[in-house]
Amino acid sequence: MANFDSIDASLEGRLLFAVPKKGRLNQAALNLLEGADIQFRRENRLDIALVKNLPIALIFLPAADIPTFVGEGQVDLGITGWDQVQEHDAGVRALYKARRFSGEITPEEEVAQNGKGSGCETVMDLGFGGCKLQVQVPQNGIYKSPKDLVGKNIGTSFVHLAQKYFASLELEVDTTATQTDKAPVGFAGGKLRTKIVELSGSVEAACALGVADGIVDLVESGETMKAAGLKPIDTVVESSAILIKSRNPSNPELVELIAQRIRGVITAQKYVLCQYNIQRSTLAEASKIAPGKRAPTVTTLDEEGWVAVSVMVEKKRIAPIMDELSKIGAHDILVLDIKNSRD
Ligand SMILES: Nc1ncnc2c1ncn2[C@@H]1O[C@H](COP(=O)(O)OP(=O)(O)OP(=O)(O)O)[C@@H](O)[C@H]1O
Ligand SMILES: O=P(O)(O)OC[C@H]1O[C@H](OP(=O)(O)OP(=O)(O)O)[C@H](O)[C@@H]1O
Repeated sequence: MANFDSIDASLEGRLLFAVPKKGRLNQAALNLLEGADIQFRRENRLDIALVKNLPIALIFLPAADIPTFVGEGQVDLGITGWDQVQEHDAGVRALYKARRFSGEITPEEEVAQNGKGSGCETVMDLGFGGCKLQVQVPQNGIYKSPKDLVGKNIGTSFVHLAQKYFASLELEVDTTATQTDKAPVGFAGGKLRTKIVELSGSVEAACALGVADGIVDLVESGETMKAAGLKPIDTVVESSAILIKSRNPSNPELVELIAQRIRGVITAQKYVLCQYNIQRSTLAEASKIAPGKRAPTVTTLDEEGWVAVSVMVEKKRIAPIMDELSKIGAHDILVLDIKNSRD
């Protein structure tokens, strides 16, 4: 059993950084921390790890909870999915709407609260965890468009985004009433006709098991969806992993330092270094093919009329660029991995 008093004391003065404790974002987030030289040792089963070389404590949390901790300012920084931040934001707005309907806050207070947002600020896109939150229905079923699902049962883990999505769909479909504006979305007794069924996992099974007519769930390759006999009919949110910070982090300079280091790691992962030799007369043409991030580095070779060029190239474009460089007379083309970088 952890001693919470001593944990509390050891967190004193440290920047709190939330990291997904499991799931799709966990390993890529750990790789980023390693690349940014954030050194820590996580004790077995403990969800808090003190960083050895910086005044930071890592807090391992489910990706879905990270926007709440960061948004409320208990944690300074976090890695999570954009979808989770949007879900949190929709949840916070639904809560204010409910409070307004119960008379707890005025319409002006609701607008003011919404203006503040969920409290999470995006620092940067991390370039992994790409996926789409999609509305899905049985491949050979009767539902063809999202509007066909109005008034039906929808299974999802993203209840607030699903409520928001179907609330505006109902508004569109409904020519006579604007009930969703009069009642808090998703609130007991509210007027959302579509029933959002909250599921915490294996959402794809819901249609086959008769729990739902359609689902709202994440899709990347589409294999899970296909295997469950489902097809997408709309996209609610496109997502990827992001670094978020709270509105008033405890140590803004340290936040900036971490952001810079992570940016460097991402650039290093995205680019390779391409080196080649070419005749100076062809250099301008070669620079058009591979212009680099800023400009190629050119060094004179110990051979009349020849130069050596070193240039950063996006990893995904390297093969056709090598083909083209070779075609215009580049020789000894080498491609090297970049371990780290800084702008
Ligand atoms: N198939 C996927 N491909 C890429 N990214 C995904 C995929 N599924 C989920 N993600 C991203 O990872 C985040 C966490 O999803 P994940 O399913 O790993 O959650 P989890 O914390 O393991 O929770 P759960 O127990 O609900 O699975 C999602 O919010 C999304 O941003
Ligand atoms: O389009 P695909 O590449 O098949 O990926 C989609 C699946 O990935 C996620 O689940 P995950 O496998 O993380 O597990 P979970 O169902 O427990 O959340 C998501 O909820 C889908 O089920």
